[in-house]
Amino acid sequence: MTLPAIEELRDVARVVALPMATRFRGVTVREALLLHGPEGWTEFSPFVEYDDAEAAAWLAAAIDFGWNPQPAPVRTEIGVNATVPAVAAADVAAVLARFDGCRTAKVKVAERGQSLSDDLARVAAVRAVMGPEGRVRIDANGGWNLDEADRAIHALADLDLEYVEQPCATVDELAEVRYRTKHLGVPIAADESVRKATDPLAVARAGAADLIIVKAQPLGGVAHALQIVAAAGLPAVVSSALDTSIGLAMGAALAAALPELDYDCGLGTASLFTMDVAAPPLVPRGGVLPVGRVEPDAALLDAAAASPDRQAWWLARLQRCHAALVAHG
Ligand SMILES: O=C(O)CCC(=O)c1ccccc1C(=O)O
Ligand SMILES: [Mg+2]
Repeated sequence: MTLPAIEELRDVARVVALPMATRFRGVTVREALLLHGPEGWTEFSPFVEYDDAEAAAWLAAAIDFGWNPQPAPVRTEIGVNATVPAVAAADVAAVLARFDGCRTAKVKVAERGQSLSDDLARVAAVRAVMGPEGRVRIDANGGWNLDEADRAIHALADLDLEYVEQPCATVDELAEVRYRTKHLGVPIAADESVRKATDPLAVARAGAADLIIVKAQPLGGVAHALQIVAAAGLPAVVSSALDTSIGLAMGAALAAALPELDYDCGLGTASLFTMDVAAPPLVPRGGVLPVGRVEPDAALLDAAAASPDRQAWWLARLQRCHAALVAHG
């Protein structure tokens, strides 16, 4: 890919700040830099604490989606899960009500400062709302050590879990948890061990997971994520990074191009925002998202515009990450 010049990127950049209905991974306002490329709108939104080396892969993905034609879709809509942040059990029903028609829910667990009883209460509340036919998966974001994961999965398995995402931080721990909990029949999914690893295939090679989570931005774009899934040889679930509707369309393009897709994807997260850049936003209806390019609404782009100092911060980050991509070819 020939990289567009930094001046070209700056000319087509818009920085937005979207308020969230519920605090999620410590975030109450999600910031993103959107770019209008020749192939359509695209998104650069690494979390603010990520360093430039990590964020550069997100920029490669953004440029790929905005400047290059994308792999052909093999499906026209994507089933998605509701995403439940680490809220109190009493607030679960209100969160789930934001997701229209989703038959799968993903629940955050192992939140710092909370206990296993908080997780049990939250997941039980989700199971109660979803009913016995609903699918319930959990995501610990690597927050448990081995014994905590072992104990928690044993305790939560009674609630009939579809899978456990990243119960522990390392590949070795994932392999050990998978071994210790195998008799429970709860599959282990790897997320951070794919998207934040120097080698995204190490977890598959180690036999440490039953499936992998793939995200288009951190993995450098749709085409690169497809290569990783093919090389891993494991079932994949496409998830968002709490993207705006523009970045979610990139995730939907990845999900649409996967040869096999047996799970609902984590692409319903626009439902966690109180405002988005597209009208209508790319939120699930009847539990699915349509596949296709999303255009922002001009008035919403203005209404969501970040403050001048945050715009300057994002444009400086864009410049540094662009320089990193130029340097690495
Ligand atoms: O997968 C989902 O349901 C939503 C996306 C999600 O959970 C997420 C969003 C932002 C950062 C990390 C994660 C994660 O999967 O760990
Ligand atoms: Mg995850």
